[in-house]
Amino acid sequence: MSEQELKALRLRIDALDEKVLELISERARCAQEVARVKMASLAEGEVPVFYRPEREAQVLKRVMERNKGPLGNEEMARLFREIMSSCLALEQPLKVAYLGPEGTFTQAAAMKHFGHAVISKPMAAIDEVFREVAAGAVNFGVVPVENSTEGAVNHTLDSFLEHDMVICGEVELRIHHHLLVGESTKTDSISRIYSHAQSLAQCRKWLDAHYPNVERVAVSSNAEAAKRVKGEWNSAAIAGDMAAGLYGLTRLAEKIEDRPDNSTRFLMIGSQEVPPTGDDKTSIIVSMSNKPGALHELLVPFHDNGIDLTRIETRPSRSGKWTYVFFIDFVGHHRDPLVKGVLEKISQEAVALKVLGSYPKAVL
Ligand SMILES: C=C(O[C@@H]1C=C(C(=O)O)C=C[C@H]1O)C(=O)O
Repeated sequence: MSEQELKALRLRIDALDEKVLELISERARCAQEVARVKMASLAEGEVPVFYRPEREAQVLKRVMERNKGPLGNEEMARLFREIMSSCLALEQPLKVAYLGPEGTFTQAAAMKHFGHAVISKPMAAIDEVFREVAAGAVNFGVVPVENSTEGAVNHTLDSFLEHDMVICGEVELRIHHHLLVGESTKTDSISRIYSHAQSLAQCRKWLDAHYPNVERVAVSSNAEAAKRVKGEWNSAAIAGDMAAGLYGLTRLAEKIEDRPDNSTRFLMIGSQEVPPTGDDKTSIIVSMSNKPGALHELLVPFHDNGIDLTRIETRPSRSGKWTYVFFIDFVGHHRDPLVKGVLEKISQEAVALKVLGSYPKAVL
C-alpha cells in the first residue's frame, strides 16, 4: 500500500472520529436530560432511579440486531456497554460491591455487566457483598452463583436465605485458568499450587496429569493465590488473565481448565425491582413440606403451563434437620399473567415462597 493511500485513509478515520466524538457527546447530553426529567417527575419523598437494567438490555439487543459488521455483535455491544456506562455515570455513578480482591473473575463479571464507569468495591467474602448491599453502602453487589463444571456456589445460595435481596441481573463469563508463576519462581521446583477450591476442582484432571505430586492449597480467591505467588520461589497459582496482569505473573501453561466450555454465571443483587423486557428470567426460593411427592407437586404447574425451567438446586433449609429449600430459575417475568398463575398455584402448596427477582436474560 502506498504512503499516499495510507495518508488518505487516516484522514478519513480522523474525520469519522470527529463525527463519532460529536455523536457520543450528543448521546451523553441526552442522558443528562433524562436525569433532569427523572428528577422533575419525582413525587414528594420519592428517590430517583437512574439505572434501568431493562432499558440497557433493550439498547444492547437493538445494537446487536442492527449491527451489519465488520465488527461482531458481541464486540459492538461491548463498545455500547461502555458508552452507556459512562452516560449513566453522568446521571449517577453506580457503586458496586463484588467478591474481591481486585483481579477476581467476579470483578471481570461486574465490569462486563455494568461497564467500567462505576465505583467498584472489593469485599472479602460473598456474605460481605450481601451485607454491603443490605446496609445501603453500595447500589449493587455481584456474586458468583454457578459454574458449568463445578455446580452451585453454596455460599451465595445460603446468603439468599439470610438476606432480603432482589436479583436484578445476570451475566455469564467464560472462565479460562492459567498456571502462573512469578519472577523468582524456579519452574522445575514447584512444590505448591495455590488457587480457589472451585478453580482447583475445575483443573483437577490437568493437575493430575502434569503436577500429580504437588500440594494443592485452597485459598480465598484466585487473586489471593496470584498475590501469594509473587514473592515465593517454589509455588505457582491458578488464576485468570486479570489476576495475572494485576500481579505481573507469567503464564507457564494457558487455558488449563478441564472443560473448554467452563463458564460461571454471576448475579447482580440490589433492592430494585426490574420491569419486564419480554426476554426475562425469574429466580425463586420455595420450601415444601417434607412429604412424598412434594417436588413433583412443585414442578407440575411449570410443566402444565409450558414454562421453561433453567435450573433447580436444593439446599438444607437451616431451620430444621433434613428439611430443604429449592432454588428455581425459569424463563419469564413474575408479572407475566402465566407466571403469576403458576406462582399462586405453588404458594398454595408451599410452606414458603419467595420471589428473588425477575431480570433480563444476559445479553452479553
Ligand atoms: C438514559 C437513561 O438512563 C440510564 C442510561 C442509559 C443509556 O445510556 O442508554 C440507559 C438506561 C439507564 O441506565 C434512561 O433511563 O433512558
